[in-house]
Amino acid sequence: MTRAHATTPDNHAAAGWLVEPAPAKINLALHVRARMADGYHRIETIFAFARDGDMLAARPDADLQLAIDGPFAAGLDAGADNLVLRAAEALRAATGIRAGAALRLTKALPIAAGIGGGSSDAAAALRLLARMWGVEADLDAIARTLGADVPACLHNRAVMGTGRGEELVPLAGAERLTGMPLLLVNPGVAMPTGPVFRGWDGQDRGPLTIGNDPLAAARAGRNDLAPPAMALAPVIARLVGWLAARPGAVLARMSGSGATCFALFEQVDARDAAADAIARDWPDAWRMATSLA
Ligand SMILES: C[C@@](CO)(OP(=O)(O)O)[C@H](O)COP(=O)(O)OP(=O)(O)OC[C@H]1O[C@@H](n2ccc(N)nc2=O)[C@H](O)[C@@H]1O
Ligand SMILES: Nc1ncnc2c1ncn2[C@@H]1O[C@H](COP(=O)(O)OP(=O)(O)O)[C@@H](O)[C@H]1O
Repeated sequence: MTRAHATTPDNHAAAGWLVEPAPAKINLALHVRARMADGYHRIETIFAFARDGDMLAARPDADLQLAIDGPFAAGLDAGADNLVLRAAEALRAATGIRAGAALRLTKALPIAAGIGGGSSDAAAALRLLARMWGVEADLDAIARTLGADVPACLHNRAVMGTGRGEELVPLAGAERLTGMPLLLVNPGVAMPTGPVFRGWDGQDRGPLTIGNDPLAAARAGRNDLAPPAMALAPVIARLVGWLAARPGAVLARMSGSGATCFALFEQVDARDAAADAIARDWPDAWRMATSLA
């Protein structure tokens, strides 16, 4: 896997494009409570967002079309199934607008990686096109039709998710997370979400208890998708153990359905030392040194 490149809006903005960030999503904790009749799972999760991720740019055009560049462009089709185009079509259907757009996605996040790249791209498309086309719509309602974590990605701020993840509950003390140094590491295994949920053992290990300190709540919590993901890819367990042993790490865990793992730090220097050590100890891993939004 290639390493992350910094994506800046400047090159697109200079050419007259509107730009919208699509940051990485992290599940600081994720409790699976039950399997529902439709096959989906009832979860309780703390969503948080990084300051970096993909970048979406748009300008008016007669047609609706997507081009993809960036380090992970090769792994992704730009056809009608792409979540960016699905979001655009959903917004057109909801509003009746027939406007087009030329869209350019700079894909900096690995795909099927537990950090919601596709969901965040879809949310960015809704925000960006509603702005560019000047249409009013219930973006939350549209987001729900695109994926369980697209509503959280629409707001881009730490929040609690319940239900399938799409019922959002304000997170007391969320602002205390802002600016925390964050390191994301993906060992290079694609992890499709459905099979990981299907590997959950069906045992409810209890609720995610939130007070007014989200970091403390996350540390006391779990990611119930980690055991099934680790069964599919044992490298994840080694990576979490490695991250937890970094000096200054206050929380190390897998995000979402994996395989990306994260570590949170109190200090930037400790994060940067861990990022340097990744290059030494995990030379083939993708990494992103960033902070919480
Ligand atoms: C696990 C999480 C945690 O944030 O993230 P990722 O690992 O995908 O980033 C999300 O719940 C993923 O949300 P999202 O990626 O939008 O899921 P969807 O497209 O709606 O569903 C993909 C598949 O995951 C399973 N799924 C998803 C959500 C849920 N609450 N229960 C499920 O069982 C279903 O098998 C579904 O077919
Ligand atoms: N713009 C997009 N970015 C990433 N994946 C996308 C996109 N559009 C559609 N997909 C599909 O959605 C699936 C999940 O992608 P992604 O959001 O990266 O996973 P995760 O939520 O686990 O990080 C992938 O299998 C991919 O083929």
